[in-house]
Amino acid sequence: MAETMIGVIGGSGVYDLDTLEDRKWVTVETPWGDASDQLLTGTLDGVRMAFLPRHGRGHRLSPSTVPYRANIDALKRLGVTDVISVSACGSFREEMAPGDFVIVDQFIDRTFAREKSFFGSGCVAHVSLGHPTCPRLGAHALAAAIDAGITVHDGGTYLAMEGPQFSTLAESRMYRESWGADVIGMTNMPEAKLAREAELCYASVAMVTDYDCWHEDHGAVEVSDIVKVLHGNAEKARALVSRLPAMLGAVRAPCPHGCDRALEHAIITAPAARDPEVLAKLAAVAGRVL
Ligand SMILES: CSC[C@H]1O[C@H](OP(=O)(O)O)[C@H](O)[C@@H]1O
Ligand SMILES: Nc1ncnc2[nH]cnc12
Repeated sequence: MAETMIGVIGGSGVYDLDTLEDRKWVTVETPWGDASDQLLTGTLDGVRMAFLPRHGRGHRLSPSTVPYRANIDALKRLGVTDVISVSACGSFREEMAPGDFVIVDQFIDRTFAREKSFFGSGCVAHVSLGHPTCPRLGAHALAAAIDAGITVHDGGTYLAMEGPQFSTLAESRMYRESWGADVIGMTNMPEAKLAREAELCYASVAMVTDYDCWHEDHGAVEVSDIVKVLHGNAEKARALVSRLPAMLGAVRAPCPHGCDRALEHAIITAPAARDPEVLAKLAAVAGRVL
């Protein structure tokens, strides 16, 4: 049995986790460059935790410049086993209203200007992504949200767009009516893909801030609309996250869905053909199988 360590990636409006005990901001060096910020380490209910503000404290980084690989590598390097991502999002569903939370279980990746894999020339790997989030961790997040009195939707498809501009009306309608997306944001991809490559359980809690631009009773979304809802959402996110350590417990059974063994059959490059320099960079995320 391994020791649980929960990693929390805080999105827009979530730049600290003040409920942590023994708090310490630490710098973690990675072969993929600097993470978005220092990571806040600590414990809660006897479980080790690490918190990382995705856009950095002060929201310095745009969705396209968030160093997704460094962030996931840094979490893995600290010993994180389970990652909870909390993110602001627009809603394509009347019933998913601003202030509601959605436990995301599918993604459509429309991002195009980001590094999306730890692997490549010198060590090629293809992980499965049919079920891109961890059902065990997602179920805990759902239970924590219900316990915290949050209106929460169990399951939803998150469309990840490049941004930073919001969508056009034609795009918004297409994502909602033809593609079946439920919520939209700019950051969960490639984050979820990289978490899978790093054999981390990953669950995404999307916090609805707006109806994007499709809803006839609401104007096209503006950042000022989002900020109005962000503060309340951030408080709820802290309540949700603070309930997770007691639910997960300090002792961790292997993931029944295999997230922590995702690389078992994923690397296709023959051992003799692998580039030692590439392997050195992969030490934290893939060392278990290299
Ligand atoms: C501040 S509005 C747009 C911004 O908010 C979301 O960020 P995050 O997913 O980190 O909460 C969205 O994806 C955009 O980056
Ligand atoms: N409507 C929207 N589109 C993309 N990202 C968002 N983040 C919050 N609301 C959003």
